[in-house]
Amino acid sequence: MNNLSARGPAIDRRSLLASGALAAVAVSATGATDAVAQGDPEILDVIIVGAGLAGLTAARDLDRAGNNSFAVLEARDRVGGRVLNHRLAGGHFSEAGGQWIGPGQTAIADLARELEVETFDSIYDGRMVFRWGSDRVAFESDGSIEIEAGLMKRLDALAAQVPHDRPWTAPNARELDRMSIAQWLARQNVGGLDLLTMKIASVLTVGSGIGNCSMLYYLSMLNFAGGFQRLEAQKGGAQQTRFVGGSQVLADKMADELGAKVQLGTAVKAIRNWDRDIVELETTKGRLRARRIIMALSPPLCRKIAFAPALPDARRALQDRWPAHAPMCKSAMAYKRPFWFDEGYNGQILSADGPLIWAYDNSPPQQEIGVINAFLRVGEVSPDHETAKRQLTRLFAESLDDDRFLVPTEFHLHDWGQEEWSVSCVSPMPPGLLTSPLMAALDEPCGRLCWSGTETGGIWNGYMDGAVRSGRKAALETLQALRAEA
Ligand SMILES: Cc1cc2nc3c(=O)[nH]c(=O)nc-3n(C[C@H](O)[C@H](O)[C@H](O)COP(=O)(O)OP(=O)(O)OC[C@H]3O[C@@H](n4cnc5c(N)ncnc54)[C@H](O)[C@@H]3O)c2cc1C
Repeated sequence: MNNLSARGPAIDRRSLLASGALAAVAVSATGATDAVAQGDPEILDVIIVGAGLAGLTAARDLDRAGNNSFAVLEARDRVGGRVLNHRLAGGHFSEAGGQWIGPGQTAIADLARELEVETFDSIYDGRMVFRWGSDRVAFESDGSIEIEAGLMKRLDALAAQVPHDRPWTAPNARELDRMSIAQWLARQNVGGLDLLTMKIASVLTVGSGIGNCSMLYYLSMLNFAGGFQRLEAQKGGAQQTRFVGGSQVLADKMADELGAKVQLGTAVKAIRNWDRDIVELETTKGRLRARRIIMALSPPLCRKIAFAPALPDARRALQDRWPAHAPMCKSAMAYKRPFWFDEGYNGQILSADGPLIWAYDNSPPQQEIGVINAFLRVGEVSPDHETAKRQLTRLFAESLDDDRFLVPTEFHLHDWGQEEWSVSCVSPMPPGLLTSPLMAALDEPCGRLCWSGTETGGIWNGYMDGAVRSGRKAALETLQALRAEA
């Protein structure tokens, strides 16, 4: 695994907070500082589990609403969860996790504006290369995704009938949910280049092959995006816009605002009495108590927490069935400058096989250095850092006809499948789950527990935007519940 620098300048302060004694002190919102250490925890209004975008947004909203009796508990020694910046030389960044936003993602765009984080568009105009086996072809791209016009029309028309927040109410919902994307495409006689494009799009968008994801789920995504191009493309789509400083800067800025309320290195191991007025949390740093808990993490990660009493059957079954595998691996290759633009290339390579799925330009906005990021096929790319670097530089050099690719200044590799606290990038919902009665348990509160995290976003779920929406909703519902009790 590579040498990741996860945090900005505040890392020293936050590392200090993560260091045990101070973390126990930090929970106090009102000044009774060492209560946790003495085994007599102060009762907070709210504890938020998880300092990803959802948890931090929820915390920020509580704070802005005037409530300062809360803490955010984060298992890792950094904030951001599935957003993570690789720090490159010269103070540049490249994202190992979530990075783009696009039209319609208003919640995350608003958050960026509030935090004064600027955005810029990806560069996608130019020649790109498509490769399969030892063959390759270069073609001009404008950032849209080419599939046969009739197929796109059929997908968009079907998606328009699938309400993203209630996909199970769509006409033929059960039939579409029983079917994988692959089965639907086969019924439409889709083959050749269109099938290849759909296979690659599926891996990148839903994080799995077309055989593993429900067609109804994919249609619900097309529905919230507003059509195929809006979901899959760069130009005018969900892969269009980036954040200056890398996406983790959003999480870092929120954490900086929240200061000592965010406790790093504090994994929640058990939650007791969630059905009573005061809930007790056992963490790796001691016990805490609160009136309300916001669970800002993905459903399968909740399985690591021991709940007493046990969660309702439907919630447990949902957590068990929720996709929990993260076969996504991303790399960043840095160069002195983005020389590929000189030759008219946009830096993109799409590959039907081998270690590479999709390489794309990820240079900083002023292009002081050149960066090519890539999504990789786990299992095909060597887990050894140096071997993987050689594999990829050769591939880039061969695909774009330029030996300068062989000598990068830096290389980072990040395999999300190796992460303890992120079991999936996005959720490739398997056929049958979306129309099962278990889905009602996704955001149905259990006693004092409010379920949050991008999976509960309602729109753009699976995306950073969904995470922000889910955090806002959880904060609002929790504040309302506290007020009702007062
Ligand atoms: C490779 C990759 C590429 C992506 N690309 C994009 C993209 O381009 N655009 C986009 O919009 N989205 C993208 N996403 C998805 C996006 O990053 C996520 O949807 C979003 O960041 C999820 O935020 P969250 O707060 O809901 O969950 P998370 O980020 O998963 O946060 C949950 C937090 O809870 C913590 N936690 C877990 N268990 C415990 C515990 N027991 N105790 C305490 N803390 C715990 C975790 O450490 C984590 O920090 C991508 C994701 C990946 C991995």
